Amino acid sequence: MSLEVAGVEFGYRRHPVLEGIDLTVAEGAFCALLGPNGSGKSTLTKILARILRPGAGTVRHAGRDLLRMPRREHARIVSYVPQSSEAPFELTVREAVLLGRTPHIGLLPTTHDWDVVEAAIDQLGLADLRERHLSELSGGQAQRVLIARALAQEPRVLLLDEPTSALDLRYQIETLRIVREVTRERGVTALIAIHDLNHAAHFCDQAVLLHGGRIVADGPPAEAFDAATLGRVYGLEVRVERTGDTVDVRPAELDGTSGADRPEPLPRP
Ligand SMILES: Nc1ncnc2c1ncn2[C@@H]1O[C@H](COP(=O)(O)OP(=O)(O)OP(=O)(O)O)[C@@H](O)[C@H]1O
Repeated sequence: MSLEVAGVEFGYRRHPVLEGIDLTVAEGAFCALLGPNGSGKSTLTKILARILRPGAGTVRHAGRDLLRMPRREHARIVSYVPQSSEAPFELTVREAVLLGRTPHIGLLPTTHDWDVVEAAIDQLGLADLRERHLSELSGGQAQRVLIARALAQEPRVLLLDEPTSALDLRYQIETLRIVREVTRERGVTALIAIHDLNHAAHFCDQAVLLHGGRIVADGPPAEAFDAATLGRVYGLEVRVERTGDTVDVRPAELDGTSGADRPEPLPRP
């Protein structure tokens, strides 16, 4: 039941943004999409969420064409946490999370639907806020509501576009831990666009590095994070330290070793 992206191309008004994207994420794997600003992470996530339609290529889950199946069916398989919310502000937290059940609900939500909603609210630490209106939440609290909504959808594929950008350190780590648990315990395949290389290395099984709309590295973080490649992609000298399976990435400037081998920036394809 892996997610398979093959030959995906996309451009905004003919300006190419993604080219030749081939990517496989195994069932139950947690995959980080990394790369500099503008490298195409959000665009790829939006294609998988069917917000954008690629000019070429296929996206399959368990062999089925995700881009051509009926939308309701797609919504039972894929849930998506956008960078920011478009949810109506007059909704309460419970009502907003219940929206995640839409692809599963017949006429009215059942007891099971409400149980799933309450579990997602508890999981994201929102129990005390469940009757609050979205307009009364902080940015980070609202971001946690979006994640709870996506979990309440009970997807097979969970897509997250920089979901931790507004979260404080505790909730950044908790969110990543929750997503990892969901992949481990429910076999959900998760893809997260994220900037923090060390968080990706710690929590994710697979790291995919984008540069100028192409994949330049793909593998377990300890293999994909190579100082020369990262340095060229980000245009910044970095140090990569490996200890067993763990890997730690630091800008050289922070440990006082900057200037030893300044990288040539990677030309945009
Ligand atoms: N609506 C749009 N119209 C035209 N160009 C766009 C649009 N959205 C994004 N782009 C361009 O597409 C490219 C990829 O953008 P995308 O948002 O996918 O990058 P990203 O890797 O997610 O960046 P970030 O880390 O800043 O979120 C960029 O060059 C961006 O300027």
